[in-house]
Amino acid sequence: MPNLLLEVRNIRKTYGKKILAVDNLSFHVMEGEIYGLIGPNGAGKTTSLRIIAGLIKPDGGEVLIRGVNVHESLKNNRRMIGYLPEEANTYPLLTGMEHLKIYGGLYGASSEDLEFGARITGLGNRLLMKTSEYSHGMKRRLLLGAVLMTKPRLAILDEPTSGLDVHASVSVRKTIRDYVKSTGAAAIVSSHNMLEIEYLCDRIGLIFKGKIIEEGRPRELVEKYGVANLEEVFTLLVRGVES
Ligand SMILES: Nc1ncnc2c1ncn2[C@@H]1O[C@H](COP(=O)(O)OP(=O)(O)OP(=O)(O)O)[C@@H](O)[C@H]1O
Repeated sequence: MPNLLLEVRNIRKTYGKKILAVDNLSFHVMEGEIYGLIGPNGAGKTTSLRIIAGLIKPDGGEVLIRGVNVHESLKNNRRMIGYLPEEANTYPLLTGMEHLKIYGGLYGASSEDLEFGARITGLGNRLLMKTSEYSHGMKRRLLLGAVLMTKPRLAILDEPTSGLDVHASVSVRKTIRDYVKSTGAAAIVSSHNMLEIEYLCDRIGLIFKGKIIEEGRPRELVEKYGVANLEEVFTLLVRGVES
């Protein structure tokens, strides 16, 4: 039986007086599971992920990793969480390998961890090039390798395939899946590309206006609503919420 890793309980976040970005959002993730947080632009995905990563405090609710509150134990987070922000970039004058070494140094990575990180970037000798010469897809793979290198129990990946072509997206999805299934860790992946997430995630939460409006296994949701894919599930549900 897999163990419960993450519990998100009724988190809420308002920006200023008017923007309710996250509205009483709750879900859980088991070890060995890939959970997809899917929704349109502005639905509250990034804000939720930043709260779960311990980077911003919610106005209400709590986030527990193995029962420990992430906003009360930053040291624990460092050991447990790897976070890939949507907007992450690289230092152009450093090589890919130098990035891995610096990031690994911050997390006390061993030489085996570095080798693991280098391997999962899939960049081979191109790790010796300065990242100013990298394509967007190469940078994204490098950053993903850096995040997974220290083998976090929970990898929080905000739009990991954003801006990537089909070939690069397939490869990143495989890296995420292989990582989770080989280590027994868990991942939360956000995206507004529902078709892609349908293939990657074990379970998904559909987020709209800061709330999870439906949750389940992709195939089961598609069957439950009698439609062809998750995009159609989402369209049906949003129509219901707005009418
Ligand atoms: N720092 C901030 N200050 C004020 N408002 C913010 C801030 N960050 C996000 N918001 C607002 O909060 C809401 C949720 O934004 P968030 O970035 O969490 O959504 P998202 O689902 O990740 O969107 P996208 O798919 O476009 O990245 C939006 O209305 C956004 O404008």
